[in-house]
Amino acid sequence: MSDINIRKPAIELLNVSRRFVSPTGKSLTALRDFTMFVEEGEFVAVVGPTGCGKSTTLNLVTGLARPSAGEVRLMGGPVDGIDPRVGFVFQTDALFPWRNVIDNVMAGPLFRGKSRKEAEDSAKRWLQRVGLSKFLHHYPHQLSGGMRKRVSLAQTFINEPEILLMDEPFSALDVQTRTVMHEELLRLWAERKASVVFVTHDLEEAVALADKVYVLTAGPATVKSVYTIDLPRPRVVSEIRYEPRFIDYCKTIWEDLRQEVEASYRRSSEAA
Ligand SMILES: Nc1ncnc2c1ncn2[C@@H]1O[C@H](COP(=O)(O)OP(=O)(O)OP(=O)(O)O)[C@@H](O)[C@H]1O
Repeated sequence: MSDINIRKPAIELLNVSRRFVSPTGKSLTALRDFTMFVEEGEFVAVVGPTGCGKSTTLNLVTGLARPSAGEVRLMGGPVDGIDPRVGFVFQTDALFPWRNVIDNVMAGPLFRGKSRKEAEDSAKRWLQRVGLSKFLHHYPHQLSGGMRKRVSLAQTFINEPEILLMDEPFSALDVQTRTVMHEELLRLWAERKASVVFVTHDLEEAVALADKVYVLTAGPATVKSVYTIDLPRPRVVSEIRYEPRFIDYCKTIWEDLRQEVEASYRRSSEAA
């Protein structure tokens, strides 16, 4: 029997709950009985109403937070602190403002014990791939938002993460730059196929990028539904949005998501 279709789970959240104690001493449940599987090489997007618990989910995978109940597993083993196989890209970039572009990108490999020469060569290669060869000696404040995001991608991909966690990485960019970054991300991802969890408020972004879209309920977040996005790859993000099947996916998932967004809005209005 061929094992080609049997992919191992890279990330497993099994019946996870996460509770916090609020500043006023009240207990708040952010995640409840939350189960999610991300297969090796799979691109999963997570959408849900604001404040429902999306970032909390990522924090559990990073090991920065521990579940109050349930289990989180990476590549078949329990999460035990920060894992070097995991890379991140967040909304705000994690560039050192006092270091130039190449030094920012070299920082990861140097930290992981590579020689200066190896780190520099590798950083140059990655910066070339993201189209920034002419900006090696610029400082972050001398770059546009899109260029800084490219540096962030190079800074993350240079470490060849097996698992890539992205929390609204492109939400601060203008629409055109976002589309360019989507294509850039899919191109880089297709080369090594890290297992990705991509959190976003933008349903079209989720459908354009992902193999599966998880819709979360209004907080406490649990999985409401999972959609498999059966659109061919490679995808041209700037064109895919005009395809009928893409539009159908967006309409169907939005119907599902809208109920949760409305529930979340009602609750916050009642609380106000
Ligand atoms: N460290 C913490 N202490 C107390 N409460 C927290 C903490 N972190 C998150 N929360 C609460 O948990 C809930 C979920 O937060 P989380 O940031 O995961 O939501 P989100 O879906 O990522 O939000 P957004 O869509 O606005 O980015 C919120 O009510 C938040 O206030």
